[in-house]
Amino acid sequence: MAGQVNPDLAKERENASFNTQKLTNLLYGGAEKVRRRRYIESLAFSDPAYSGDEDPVFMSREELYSSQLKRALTTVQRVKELNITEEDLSTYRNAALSGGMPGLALTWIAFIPTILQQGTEEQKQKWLKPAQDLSIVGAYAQTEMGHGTFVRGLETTATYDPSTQEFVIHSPTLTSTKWWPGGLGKTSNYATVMAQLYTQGKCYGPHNFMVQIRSLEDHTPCPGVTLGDIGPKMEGNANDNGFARFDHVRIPRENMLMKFARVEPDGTYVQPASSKLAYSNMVYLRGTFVMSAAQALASASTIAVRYSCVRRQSEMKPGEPEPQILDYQTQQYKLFPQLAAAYAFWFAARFMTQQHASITGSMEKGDMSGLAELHALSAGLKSYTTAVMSAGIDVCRMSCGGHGYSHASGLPALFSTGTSLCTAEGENTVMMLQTARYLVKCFVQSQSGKTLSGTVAYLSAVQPSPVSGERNMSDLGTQVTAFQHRAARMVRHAALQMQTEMQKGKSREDAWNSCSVLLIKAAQAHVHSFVVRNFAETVQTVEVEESVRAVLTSLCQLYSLHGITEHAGDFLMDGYLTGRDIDAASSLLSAVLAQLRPDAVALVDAFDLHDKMLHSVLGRYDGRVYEHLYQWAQKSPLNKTEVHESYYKYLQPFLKSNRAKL
Ligand SMILES: CCCCCCCCCCCCCCCCCCCCCC(=O)SCCNC(=O)CCNC(=O)[C@H](O)C(C)(C)COP(=O)(O)OP(=O)(O)OC[C@H]1O[C@@H](n2cnc3c(N)ncnc32)[C@H](O)[C@@H]1OP(=O)(O)O
Ligand SMILES: Cc1cc2nc3c(=O)[nH]c(=O)nc-3n(C[C@H](O)[C@H](O)[C@H](O)COP(=O)(O)OP(=O)(O)OC[C@H]3O[C@@H](n4cnc5c(N)ncnc54)[C@H](O)[C@@H]3O)c2cc1C
Repeated sequence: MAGQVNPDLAKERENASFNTQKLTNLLYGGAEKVRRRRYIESLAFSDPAYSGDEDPVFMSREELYSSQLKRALTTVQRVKELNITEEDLSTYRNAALSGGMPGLALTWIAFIPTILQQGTEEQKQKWLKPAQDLSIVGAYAQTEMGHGTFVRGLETTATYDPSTQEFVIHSPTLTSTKWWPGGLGKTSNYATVMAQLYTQGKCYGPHNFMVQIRSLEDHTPCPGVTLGDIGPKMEGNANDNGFARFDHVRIPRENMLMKFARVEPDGTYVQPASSKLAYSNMVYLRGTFVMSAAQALASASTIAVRYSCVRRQSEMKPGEPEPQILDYQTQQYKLFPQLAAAYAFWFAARFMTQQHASITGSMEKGDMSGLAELHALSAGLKSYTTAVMSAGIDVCRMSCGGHGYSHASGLPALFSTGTSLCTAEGENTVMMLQTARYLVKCFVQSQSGKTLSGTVAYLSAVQPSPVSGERNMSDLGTQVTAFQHRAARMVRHAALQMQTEMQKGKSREDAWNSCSVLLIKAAQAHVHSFVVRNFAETVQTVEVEESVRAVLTSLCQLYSLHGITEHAGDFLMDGYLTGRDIDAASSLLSAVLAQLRPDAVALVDAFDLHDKMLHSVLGRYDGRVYEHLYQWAQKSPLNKTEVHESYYKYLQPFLKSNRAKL
């Protein structure tokens, strides 16, 4: 019946052990913030300018590009009309553009942050306002056809000419063609271009330059610039990821982003405090991916958990009604770890944001001591959370059976969008190796007696020797220590293995490569341990009602026990945990699955993701899946006519000629 909530879902909500709203308040930083967020979202959801477009999955690439561009421009207009503040901006934009990210959005995601991170005060004055008002539209053009990961290997050159006080931007080879930047293909008229800086005959490595690429009058490419779209991708096809080639394009000296490094009018190069400051915008963006990973996994678990309460299948006990599929323990084992990881990553993202603000604050004052840790933490967390998210969304998809494979579920698009975060902004393996590099360095320092601090402090505190005796595996403190022990042992093992390889005569680089699988695993264990510890500390210290703390504690237990049982070998390796401990962890895990079962729907509801953000027939808040599945299928372009034109073109003549032969 219209308007009613599916009775199974309604019952789940009635039976929850805690107040969903209180948990939502905790996630979003307070009741007022939740109210504000909902209000801002409602402005977009109720705006007729954003409704009316058909479902993006039924659109062609060109329709998708145009419709999302139109939407994005509408948001700019509405932001002014509605006086949307800086604080509410991303909430409003996400709600208005939830059907897919247009190329224009890279101005907000990457172009403006690069000006902010890399520009001098003067440069910010010059470009920020036009970029914010969209009188210029920008891309972040770093990756080339031949190099993405290895930034030092980029081939585009920026050669300083002191006679005119200009840089000459040039693409010397085919592989130096800028390839991938979002919004570069058709939308942008400016780009920050990463290029090898040459001055006074010397190369100083990659630096950022502001380059106008299209006419502000008619949008045609500027002289010497060749531009285009790189073609359709797995997802994100509203975005015109593009290519660019530069043929000796001249830009003023002032267009080098000079917050850190500088080139004087006579061509003298002035060193930055660290050459890696040219990468600060990447560090910032990676940090933001942790929250994107949490939100994507929250969306997938919301869809799959709600659907698993609506869906009834098979027979558990002969003669009894078919059970909700969430009552199968195996279904809980698939979904609850994804749900728990979404919470864990949400809290990790919060930590990341605070760390970024605090360390960059110190760096502004000239203290560069936190730079290495910030880089290692953001690279590792980005890599770990996006990898778990990508795999987790697919688990959620498969847990929805056949309907999960349909675009109606929203899960295929969520997966193919989410998985791009494993590659973009630093490929995950490479990022994890950066974290490993930092960990090995810290390990060596701790060996020589240095006390470590921050997220690696435990490396010097944890004893490598096995601890004997019975453990209470349900204790969060015990679990956290076990994770730290595992990480410390693996870091130590990888570092010592490297030393052994070098003692056998290998160069440091060869030893690194031959140990890189160990190194990756050690770095993953480190990040995993950090996420568990941060989750445990959050649930133990946060000010919240006891019923909410209780359910979060179970969720944290689940996240950590799941990690221990899935990686049992790592914990058993040196006898730190025993077979009995692992058995105890497995039994506890089964008990926690059952304990969380009645709260599963309330836990996903607490993410407070509106149906218009989820884009999922299966994940609807009202659970009225079947009638909407039927309605959704009616929109398939193949259903526009009763008999498709291909019948007359191909099938009818074929059938006729076949029949004639009979
Ligand atoms: C609300 C709910 C909703 C529902 C939710 C639904 C949600 C849906 C979810 C989906 C949301 C959709 C959103 C889509 C957004 C897409 C946007 C896409 C944007 C993508 C943009 C891009 O994709 S843009 C290109 C990025 N491209 C890279 O990212 C290159 C990586 N490559 C490097 O980054 C360097 O190449 C690499 C490797 C470091 C080596 O750099 P290198 O060779 O220079 O350095 P070395 O390795 O030699 O290291 C030498 C020493 O430098 C140290 N060091 C290195 N880096 C450092 C640094 N940054 N800071 C400090 N230190 C650093 C290192 O630690 C060493 O330190 P030491 O010597 O002390 O050990
Ligand atoms: C959706 C999307 C949006 C993007 N948007 C932008 C953008 O706006 N601007 C922009 O400039 N770029 C953008 N990119 C490009 C992106 O940043 C790069 O694709 C990414 O940095 C990876 O580089 P690559 O493609 O060269 O991969 P490669 O480095 O060629 O990686 C291929 C494989 O080689 C391995 N590998 C490479 N180096 C090492 C190593 N040192 N050790 C071990 N293994 C290694 C990797 O792990 C990987 O398995 C985007 C990409 C995507 C997918």
